[in-house]
Amino acid sequence: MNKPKVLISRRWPASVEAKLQALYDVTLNTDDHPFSADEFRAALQDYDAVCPSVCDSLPAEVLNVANKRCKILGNFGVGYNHIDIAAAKQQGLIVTNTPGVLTQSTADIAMTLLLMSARRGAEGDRLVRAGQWTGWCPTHMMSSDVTGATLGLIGFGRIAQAMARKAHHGFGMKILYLKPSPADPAIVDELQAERCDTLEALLPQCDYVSLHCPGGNETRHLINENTLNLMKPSAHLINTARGDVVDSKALIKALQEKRIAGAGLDVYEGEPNIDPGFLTLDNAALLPHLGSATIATRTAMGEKVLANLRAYFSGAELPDRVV
Ligand SMILES: O=CC(=O)O
Repeated sequence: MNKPKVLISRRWPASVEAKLQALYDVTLNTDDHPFSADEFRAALQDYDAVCPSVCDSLPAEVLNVANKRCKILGNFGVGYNHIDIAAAKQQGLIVTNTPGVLTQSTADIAMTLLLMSARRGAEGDRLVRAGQWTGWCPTHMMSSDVTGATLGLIGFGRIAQAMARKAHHGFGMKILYLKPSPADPAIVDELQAERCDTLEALLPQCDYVSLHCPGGNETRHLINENTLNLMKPSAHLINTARGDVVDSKALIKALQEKRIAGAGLDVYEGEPNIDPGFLTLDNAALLPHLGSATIATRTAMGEKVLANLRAYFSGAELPDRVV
């Protein structure tokens, strides 16, 4: 019997690509270029499984292609707001994702950005590289304390809870969270975490606000001019969730006018095309969507996609089925 035809849209860690190649008739994107809509349409007609990444865009007009061979989209990533899930369902396409394995590495990046923003890490690095450091001085680059400060988490899923543990146990931070329903009493008790019902209740209390909600229509521009105005002028905003949760123009203006103290960002509206307004801000620490980018995590993400493909092609239950 012919092996199933599988396409992966970007390069994956070599060890996972090799495992895929041993099992399936795999096509690699050898030069690792971002696929166009037409390349995805052709892939859906030619392959049994297509494996996109979080950087790809799969709206209804791509998924609704005629003469589809593809039955499963094995997404490399936990977030799936780049795939029109309703259209996928309507087209009978299965979608899987990679939850769990990137929790710690993404929470580590959120904590990294919190520390960089609080302690002016990116700004200090730029100053040293520019040859502008004139020596230690009692009032040079004074910044904000992290230890003992209050951290507000928007969303309280796996990644937010991992960050809350690091912040509370490692840095003695007080934890507030916003979530429609109360969290598991065990974690609330462990972290002495307090739930807020609304952004209006949470934002004015926080020294640091970290975003951990999914992207998409429901959370688009949740952080906007009005909600930014509820934050303390000394507060910092951290985003490792999705760029469109924040209105970029409003955030740039708030940072320019020092209505908040700083921001640490890993994700951007329209990334990788970052609003140029961010690039001139000293009070923004900017990373290129590195949340899950450790060797071990990216390998584990590939293994997760592989586990879902194996389950699908052997008729077993899918471990990480989204739809
Ligand atoms: O952003 C990365 C992911 O959703 O896995």
